[in-house]
This record gives sequence, structure tokens and C-alpha cells, in this order.
Amino acid sequence: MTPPDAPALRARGLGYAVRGRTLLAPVSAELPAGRMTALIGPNGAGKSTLLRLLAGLLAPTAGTVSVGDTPLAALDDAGRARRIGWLPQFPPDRLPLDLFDYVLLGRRPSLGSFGRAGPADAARVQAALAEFGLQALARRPWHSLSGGERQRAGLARLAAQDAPLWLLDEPTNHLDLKHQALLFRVLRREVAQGRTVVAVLHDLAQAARWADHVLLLAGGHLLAHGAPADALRPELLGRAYDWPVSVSRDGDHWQVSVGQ
Ligand SMILES: Nc1ncnc2c1ncn2[C@@H]1O[C@H](COP(=O)(O)OP(=O)(O)OP(=O)(O)O)[C@@H](O)[C@H]1O
Repeated sequence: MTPPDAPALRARGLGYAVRGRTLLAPVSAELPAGRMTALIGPNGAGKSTLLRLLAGLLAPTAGTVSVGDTPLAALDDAGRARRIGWLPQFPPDRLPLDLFDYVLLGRRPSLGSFGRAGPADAARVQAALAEFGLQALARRPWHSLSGGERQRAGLARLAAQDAPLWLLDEPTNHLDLKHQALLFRVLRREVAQGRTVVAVLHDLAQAARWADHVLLLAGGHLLAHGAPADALRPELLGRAYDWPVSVSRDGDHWQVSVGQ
């Protein structure tokens, strides 16, 4: 799959508050096109809130998001879905669908006015199932799938959607070590082909190794923004997580250790 022109995402003064509580203090940042950005930070830092704002799933209470030159607010649902693929933090629990039909939902934004999937859509779904090792499960009902199988189904749906921008909330959830390795291989390949990827990650060594760009959040504030070596500094991480953290690096391999 070759992504169409991958746009950058720009947040300008982007913030969110609910009932007087600030969940995200205004953030201004550019998430570069054709690169992988990791959103990191402790539980409750505001990572999902920022990702949902970037995806247009939450309306900001301050500031704006633009996708390339287009304000996100100017796009309707279909326009957003053609540009942005979204992987939620938790796969759906119950669905009256089998795995194939769930992945086929990813094709919906590209279907014509009659909304009927054709052979090209089915082929796209088959390719996405193969990418995530799901072919043998294609006709399995959703309720019978394991957590990791559902997570891979969500990734396959995203691949079938083929939007130029992928926003993923904790994409490694439920995945075993092989499927985590395969996931990062897929993400790096997509980025090499020009796709823009933004992922919430909890594993800091994975963020350091695989991302080009890192945003570190804590307490609803952006603490650092830049290359992994700039954002993953022990003093910043220690402040963000309120816990001692040490970082070492040997080539591509990063080790992030936590104090006791
Ligand atoms: N609708 C809401 N009303 C009130 N508080 C909310 C609401 N949505 C989120 N929050 C709070 O905002 C904070 C940030 O939530 P968010 O889901 O963005 O965190 P996160 O960094 O993704 O956390 P985690 O790593 O635990 O998934 C949390 O303290 C959460 O409880």
C-alpha cells in the first residue's frame, strides 16, 4: 500500500478542559509528516486526550488542529476518515460481526455513494488480514477472539482504511512480543513509505527505539518535544513519572531502567 501524501499534524494552542478541570493545557507542536511520533507520559498525563483532539474525536476548548493546510474543524466525518485512521485504546467488547466484516469497516470511507464494497475492497481486507496473521480467523465471530486477536483486527482495519495519517492509542496493548515486533516493523515500513504515524506508547525503550519524534506529557502539560535523545532525558522522565529513571543507549538499543 502506498499512502497518499502524508500530512503533518499541527496543534496550535490546543487545549481541553471539562467542568473547570484542565485535562490538557494549551499545546503547540508540529507532528512531522512521514515520521513516527510517540506520545509518552504517566497514567492520566493527557496522552489519550491529546490524541483524541488530534483525531477530531474531541472538540478542543482552546486552539486548533490542522492536517497539512486544512483545519480539522473544516472537515466532515467522511473527510476526516479519509485522512485519519484511528486505533482506539481498547478494542470493542461486543460486536455482531465476524473478523472479516470488522476489518471491512475500514473500507467504508472509500466506498462510493452506494456504499457497496467490491472485489478490490475484499482484496484490501485480505491483504490487511495477511499482514497481521489473521487469515485463518477471518470468519470467526468477534466474541470468540482473544484480546491480542482483537487488537490485531483493529490494526488490520486501520491498514485496510489506508488513510495517510495513523493515530494509535497504545497499539501494543494485548500483543505478545512477536506481534509487538511485527507491529513496529509494519509501522516503520509505513513511515518509510511516507505515512505519518502518531502512537501513544508506555514502553519508553520502544518509544526511543522506534519513534523519530517524542512528546512527553505529564499532568496535562507538554514537558518535552523533540528527538528521542532530547525528550527521554532522565531528569525529565524522573519529573514526569515522579520516580527515578535512568536511560542508556547502545546504538539502536535503548535501556530504560526504573529505580526501586
Ligand atoms: N470526561 C472526563 N471528565 C473528567 N476527567 C477526565 C475525562 N476524560 C479524561 N479525564 C481525566 O483526564 C486525565 C487525562 O486522561 P487521559 O485518558 O488523556 O490520560 P492518559 O495519559 O491517556 O492516561 P493512561 O496512560 O492512564 O491511559 C485523567 O486524569 C482522566 O481521569
